[in-house]
Amino acid sequence: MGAIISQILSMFTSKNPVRIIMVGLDGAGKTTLLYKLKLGNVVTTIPTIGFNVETVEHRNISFTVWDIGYHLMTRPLWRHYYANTQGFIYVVDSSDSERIKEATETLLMQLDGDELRDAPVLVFANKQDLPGVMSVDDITEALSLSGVQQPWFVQPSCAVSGAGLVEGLDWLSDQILKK
Ligand SMILES: Nc1nc2c(ncn2[C@@H]2O[C@H](COP(=O)(O)OP(=O)(O)OP(=O)(O)O)[C@@H](O)[C@H]2O)c(=O)[nH]1
Ligand SMILES: [Mg+2]
Repeated sequence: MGAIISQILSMFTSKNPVRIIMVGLDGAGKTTLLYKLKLGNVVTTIPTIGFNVETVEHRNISFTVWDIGYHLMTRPLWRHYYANTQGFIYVVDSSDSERIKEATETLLMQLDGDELRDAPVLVFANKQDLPGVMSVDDITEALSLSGVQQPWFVQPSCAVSGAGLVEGLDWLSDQILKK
C-alpha cells in the first residue's frame, strides 16, 4: 500500500526530462543565455568550440539544454545532435541586421530535416537592450516564420539582464506539456 502511494506521489513530484537544442549564429548570445538561466549570473563567454550542456529546472520540467557553438553547427555532423529533440531554441542578435539573412538561411535549413519535425520553435530576439534593434515583428518577417510548419513563438530578450527568458521557457513548457 505504502509503495503504491509513494509511486503515485512520485508521478506528481518527479520532473519530466526534456531535451532542448539551442543554436544560432556566432555571438547571438546562446552561452550567455544558458548560464543566465542556469546560474542567474552573467558569465564571461568566449566563442563556444563544441557545446555546453546544462540542466535547467522550470515548472515541472527538467530541460537539458544543448548550447551548440556556431563553429560546431557549421560542420557536417551537426544533425547528429538533433535526434530525440523535443524543443528547439533559436537565438538571434536583434542588433545585427547585416546578418539577419544568414540567420534566416541557417534557421530554415535546420527546420527542414525530419529530426525537428515535431519540435516547437522558440526564437529569442536577443539583445533587445541595445539601441535601434530590430523589433519582434521585423524578426518574424525576416525569418519567414509564417511559412514554418512547427509551432513557433518569438520572444524579445536580453540575456544579460535575463529579461524575457522565463517568458520564453513558459511558452516552450506549454507546448511540450500539451503533447
Ligand atoms: N548587449 C547585450 N549583449 C549580449 C546579450 N547576450 C549576449 N551578449 C553579448 O554577446 C557576446 C556573445 O555572446 P555569447 O553568449 O558568447 O554568444 P554565442 O551565441 O554563445 O556565440 P558562439 O559560442 O560563438 O556560437 C558576449 O559579449 C555577450 O556578453 C544581450 O542580450 N545584450
Ligand atoms: Mg557560445
